[in-house]
Amino acid sequence: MRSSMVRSVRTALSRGQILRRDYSVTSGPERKVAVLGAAGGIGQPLSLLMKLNPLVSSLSLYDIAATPGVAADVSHINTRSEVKGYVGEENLGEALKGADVVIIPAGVPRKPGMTRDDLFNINAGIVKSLCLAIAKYSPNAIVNMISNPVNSTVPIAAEVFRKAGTYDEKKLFGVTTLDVVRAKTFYAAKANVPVAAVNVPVVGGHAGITILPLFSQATPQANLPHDDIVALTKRTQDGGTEVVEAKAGKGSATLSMAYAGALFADACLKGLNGVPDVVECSFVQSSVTELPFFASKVRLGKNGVEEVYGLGPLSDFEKEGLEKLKPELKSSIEKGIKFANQS
Ligand SMILES: NC(=O)c1ccc[n+]([C@@H]2O[C@H](COP(=O)([O-])OP(=O)(O)OC[C@H]3O[C@@H](n4cnc5c(N)ncnc54)[C@H](O)[C@@H]3O)[C@@H](O)[C@H]2O)c1
Ligand SMILES: O=C(O)C[C@H](O)C(=O)O
Repeated sequence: MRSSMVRSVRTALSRGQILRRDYSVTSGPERKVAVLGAAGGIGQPLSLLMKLNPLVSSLSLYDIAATPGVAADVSHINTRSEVKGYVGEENLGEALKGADVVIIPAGVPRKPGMTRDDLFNINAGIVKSLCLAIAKYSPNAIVNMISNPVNSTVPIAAEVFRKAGTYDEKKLFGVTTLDVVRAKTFYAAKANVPVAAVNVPVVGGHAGITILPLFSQATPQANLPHDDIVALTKRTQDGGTEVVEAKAGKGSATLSMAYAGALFADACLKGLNGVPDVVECSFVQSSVTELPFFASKVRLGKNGVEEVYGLGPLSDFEKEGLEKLKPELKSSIEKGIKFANQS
């Protein structure tokens, strides 16, 4: 039986019949995902990765320019989702209608020497206008905010939604998955453990010292010397800057971010579809600390956030990091709230 199967596969191969791999199409309910900023450095590979995701049935790609080309290109991939491209503000409503998940990588990236907060003046306005449209056209969607500075853009989104009467704190997420991706990679290399087996929670926010990896909770636990933990923490906090400097004026992380954004959106879709025990770190409305928004582990479900987990036991070094990050994170959150309310 087995040998005849092997024979028929060999025959098919020799005839050149097995040339393609079909992605799964038996993948759950209809789900529409919209990517806003889909023609950008993150937007394009993220659109590709969402096209490969069998949980997506409809993929809506929006940008202020160049989306028809990106959509035409991605749409030729033989996977489940139907792809539509939308360009220009007059088509934003159509792009958003019926979306279950909206991912926002729209906005300018850093150049060497800039902080994420230096992007505020341009990106705050972009995020605000996109969130006004989300409130109008897809008020029930889960929103994944990638645009920087995340520590401020998430509070801006919350205020815009609050003012529009559509705010659901369970459905707004700052995407901090790239910090977790980096912490796992750097830890695995230093601890000499298989990266696929590694888990590291990263809490706080998404800028410099507000990024706090909790290596004391990393698994598998390697009991690394304190100096190594200090160096790993700094590298994780400066991971974005490492890429910005290496790209030397040509933007910031796009490929690793697309991977991280696709992972997080996939987790949101799994949660919506009722898959149990989907847990990711994300910057959400929180009562874990005295700050109104904070990144920590959250359990995702049919309503978005089902549970925000506490920080767990921290090392003295992490406790110190936590106290140090609070003033900066507080002021970035307040800056976002103030912007949304005064403009
Ligand atoms: N959260 C994270 O971990 C993380 C990681 C990397 C980058 N980022 C941030 O993501 C953002 C995008 O980075 P990028 O490298 O893709 O930049 P990019 O310049 O390559 O692409 C941005 C895209 O946004 C589009 N855009 C601008 N205004 C828009 C609007 N009003 N509506 C829709 N689209 C609009 C542009 O046309 C462009 O295609 C930056 O703010 C960057 O700092 C966040
Ligand atoms: O560093 C940046 O400006 C982009 C992003 O926030 C990152 O962490 O790579």
